[in-house]
Amino acid sequence: MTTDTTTSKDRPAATPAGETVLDAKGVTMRFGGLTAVRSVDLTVNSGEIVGLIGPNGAGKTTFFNCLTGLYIPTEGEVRYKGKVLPSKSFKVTAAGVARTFQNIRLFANMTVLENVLVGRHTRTKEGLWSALLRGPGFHKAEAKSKARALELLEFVGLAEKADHLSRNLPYGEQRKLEIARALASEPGLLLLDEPTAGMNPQETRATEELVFAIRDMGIAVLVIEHDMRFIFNLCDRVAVLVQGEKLVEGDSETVQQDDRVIAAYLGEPFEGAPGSTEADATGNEENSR
Ligand SMILES: Nc1ncnc2c1ncn2[C@@H]1O[C@H](COP(=O)(O)OP(=O)(O)OP(=O)(O)O)[C@@H](O)[C@H]1O
Repeated sequence: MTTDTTTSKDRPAATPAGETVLDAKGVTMRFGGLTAVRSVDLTVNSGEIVGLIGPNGAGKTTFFNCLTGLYIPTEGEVRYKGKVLPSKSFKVTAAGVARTFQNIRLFANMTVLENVLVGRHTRTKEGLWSALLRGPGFHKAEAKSKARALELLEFVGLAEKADHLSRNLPYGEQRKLEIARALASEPGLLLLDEPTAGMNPQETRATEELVFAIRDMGIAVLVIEHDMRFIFNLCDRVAVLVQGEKLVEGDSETVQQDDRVIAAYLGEPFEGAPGSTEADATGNEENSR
């Protein structure tokens, strides 16, 4: 992996340090009677790596889907660099927010390089006629995209496998390829959904280094992960979701020392647990009958 951070005029300028990149306010997502995410506020600032953790079913992926236009939140607002994000995922990507998925979504029968080139489509300006006529503008743009895609493959350590079919890559490398494809859209914010799922400890450590290098390129990162060592090593700030609500937010030390977080993971009751008021209310109602 290299940490080449060469800039190009096509890439968005890095956001000034400390500026709010993502600002989610009061995000709520209901599916019928189920509230998967309840009034969650979260910010990510430039230069930050923020972790989103929580037990299974806590609403982490649903929250990601609300941030990236896959779901339109029932309530709340999501801003990227001050502007409300559009409600279509390709427009969110074009605005500067890229993501990877919990279940890898590569084009299995395309090469590694082609997969990254697909990720560049929001950044190529060549129109339909140019592509059909294959004029000089098209060839120039194509060469530029290819050069950038190869640069990104070098960055994630897959340059030598550019011509391999993506389906033939080992699992850990497929996850890296997903990251390279997301980076190809030149985001200012990268959302990673369980980037180390299925990786061995060595691959997980390498992914940690990769995420640090992405942050050093000027891209803010929001990451969902169940591997706590990975999260606490990596993140400047960690938010904990429990039953769709944000229970705690703070630096790694604060979160690790919070007994409520441990109780939530163990499924043990604790005072003020999300959903407990409703449970109490139901219980009281029953008791009063
Ligand atoms: N499209 C949907 N329709 C109905 N319910 C959904 C939908 N998507 C998610 N849910 C429900 O919302 C809740 C939160 O799910 P979500 O996948 O966001 O949790 P998570 O924290 O990402 O879990 P995990 O760590 O297991 O991936 C769960 O109860 C889930 O069953």
